[in-house]
Amino acid sequence: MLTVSTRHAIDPVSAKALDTKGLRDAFHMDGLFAEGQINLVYTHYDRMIVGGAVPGGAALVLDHVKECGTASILDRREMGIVNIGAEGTVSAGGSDYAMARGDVLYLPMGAGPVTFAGAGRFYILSCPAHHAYPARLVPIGEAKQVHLGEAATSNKRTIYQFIHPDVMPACQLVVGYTQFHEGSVWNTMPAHLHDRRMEAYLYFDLAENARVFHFMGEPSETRHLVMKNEEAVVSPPWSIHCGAGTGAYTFIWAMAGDNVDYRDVEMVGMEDLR
Ligand SMILES: O=C(O)C(=O)C[C@H](O)C(=O)CO
Ligand SMILES: [Zn+2]
Repeated sequence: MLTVSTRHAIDPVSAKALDTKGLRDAFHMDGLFAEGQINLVYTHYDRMIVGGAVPGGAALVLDHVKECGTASILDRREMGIVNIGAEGTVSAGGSDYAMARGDVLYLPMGAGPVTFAGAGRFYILSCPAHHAYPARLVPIGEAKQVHLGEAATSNKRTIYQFIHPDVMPACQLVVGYTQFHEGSVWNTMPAHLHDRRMEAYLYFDLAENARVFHFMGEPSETRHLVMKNEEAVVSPPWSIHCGAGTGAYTFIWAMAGDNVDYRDVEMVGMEDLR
């Protein structure tokens, strides 16, 4: 079964006035991963689609999505898929890709219907594309690593860049995930902004009772959302996006927009956060 919901783009003036439910309705995404279902959220932030596919006992096929206005979802889009579950297979464009936990798959524009099978829990990201680059399965050993933070500031972490210009070409999709060293809980702190790209975070590997307090908003108007395991949040281009966990977690970040330069960010000074 396929479900698709829509998130419209919210401006910073409107966002200031939202209460907890309003913020969650606008930015928070849950229920993406349900056995036997493909659940997508079509956002109007650079038209990024965020979703999940959990085939369980029977293969699931992702093909026509009315919101995209094309016969098949990848007719004018590219896609990144991250397996956060056990071994599974994704098939597209006449090829089968066996995906272990943590593997990332890039599928280009024109790859056709996408089939999900096996015990995988597949996180899906898709944005408009203008060129068909080669499909590629990227295991963690082929990702580029960036080491950031310190144990003393509880933010020592390794950023793994998969769909990234230093690893492989893509049109506008940039995808990777961030793992923490023991005891570090803060992601993306010091915080940053990137007006030329939206971003979406999926928090996973959380224990049942653990939560991530995710911070968003303009630096002078921050708000928080409390996130459980396998919940996602969309970050508008005007918003910071960072968080602290009450326990261990991993998060997948994905961006789309005007450029693919990961370093094209504006750092936010601690003195500017409110
Ligand atoms: O922990 C971090 O710092 C990140 O992973 C940052 C994200 O990758 C990001 O926000 C990229 O713009
Ligand atoms: Zn960012």
